[in-house]
Amino acid sequence: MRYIEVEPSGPLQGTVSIPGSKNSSLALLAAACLADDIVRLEGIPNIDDVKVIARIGQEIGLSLERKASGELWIDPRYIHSATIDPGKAGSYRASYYFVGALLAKFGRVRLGFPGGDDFSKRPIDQHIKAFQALGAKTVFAEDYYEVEAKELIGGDIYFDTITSGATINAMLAAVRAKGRTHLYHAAVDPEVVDTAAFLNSLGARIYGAGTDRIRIEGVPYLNGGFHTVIPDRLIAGAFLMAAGITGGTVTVNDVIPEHMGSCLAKLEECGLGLDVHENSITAYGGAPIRASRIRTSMYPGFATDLQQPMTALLTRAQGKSIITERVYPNRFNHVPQLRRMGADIEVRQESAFIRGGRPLTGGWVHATDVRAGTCLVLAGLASEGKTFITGVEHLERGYDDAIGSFASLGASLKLAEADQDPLQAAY
Ligand SMILES: CC(=O)N[C@H]1[C@@H](OP(=O)(O)OP(=O)(O)OC[C@H]2O[C@@H](n3ccc(=O)[nH]c3=O)[C@H](O)[C@@H]2O)O[C@H](CO)[C@@H](O)[C@@H]1O
Ligand SMILES: C=C(OP(=O)(O)O)C(=O)O
Repeated sequence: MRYIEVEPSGPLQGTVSIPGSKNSSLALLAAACLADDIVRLEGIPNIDDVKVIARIGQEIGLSLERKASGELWIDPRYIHSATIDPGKAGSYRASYYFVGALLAKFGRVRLGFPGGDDFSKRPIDQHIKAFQALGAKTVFAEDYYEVEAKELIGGDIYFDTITSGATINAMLAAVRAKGRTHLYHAAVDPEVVDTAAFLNSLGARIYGAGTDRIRIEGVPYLNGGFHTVIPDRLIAGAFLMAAGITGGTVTVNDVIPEHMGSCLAKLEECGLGLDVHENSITAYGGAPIRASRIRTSMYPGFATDLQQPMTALLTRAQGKSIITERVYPNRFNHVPQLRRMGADIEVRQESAFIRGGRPLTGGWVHATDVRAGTCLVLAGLASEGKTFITGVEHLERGYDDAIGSFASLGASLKLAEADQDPLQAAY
């Protein structure tokens, strides 16, 4: 059983370079299947979700090769199957993008239900609705679903809720559909814009990405090309919060500050000093952390993927904070772990009430998902005594080298291995 051992840290100091966005990378890798020639992607992180895509690729004839420069070369010309092993599809969330990406070329895609972080009900009804609007039929079996369309025909899609996943998936399906598609009530996330920019660079005709109304004119062919993935705004946000929780000074480099507006506004409200430049941000901790009220919402609101590290930060605030989770109302699996460390947090319905200032003590805790992992690392840095975090595989789904990056800022943490489940042994 692997775990991360985190020692209490003094103020973190230094600069960390932010890798490419996990969520954008997963969309771009699927989008590359739509091309008719080799695609080169720069900045794709070497995370476990990407490794699963490479394994799926081996089975369906999609080749992924990482060059010495770090670029990923993707050759979609020899894809021979649109049947994706349910186990692999179910080991990460964004496997659903293979439907949008392969449907036009193959007419039928079969894959397992999406996995990913298991913190809440995570429906795919809006994806299905979008495919149906383009003329597809879906069949659900016990451990897989199949989407079939002899021909995809453009149509009007009105999303019932704002979803980045379904917006991207509908865009993928519509790019090579016949005729014009309109997406209404579309998500405006940077990952949507990045995927559209990439596809347009290959010859797609997508207009309006980044607004809630997207128009796609279907094309019969996409070229190969080159694209650089956007930086991971969620990792960047967590490192800025690390400055706050340790009272240090952290600079995140290679970021797009415009993608982080709501996060930066909250950090300032909580008492962090910020220096924002064209592609770097420095956060200055050290001043007392102020309590805050946060409601997560879809972009450009405060991201649900940042509320876990933010919860850790607010345990250090003076006074009472409230975090209300509006995207995934039950996404509070990190809270029992923080309570185990001494935090005073109560969850009622979709809100966490945090009484800040109680000392945190280390011990064994479990990361139930990728952002819960970051939250516990931050809490561990601010604790008395060592913290041991199991569930490392969740962190590895989303972070290439979280330990190395924190260590480069002066944190003392390492990956370790125990013979038996230490959590079981400790309780
Ligand atoms: C791989 C990936 O990119 N994951 C991100 C993506 O997940 P994911 O693609 O699951 O999230 P969506 O943006 O689609 O979900 C947003 C909201 O829409 C709802 N919904 C979604 C689809 C659907 O068919 N029906 C429906 O009701 C969801 O329950 C949620 O309340 O966006 C989430 C919200 O920013 C992030 O937390 C995840 O990190
Ligand atoms: C929820 C997340 O990921 P996924 O959608 O891949 O489970 C996340 O990145 O926080």
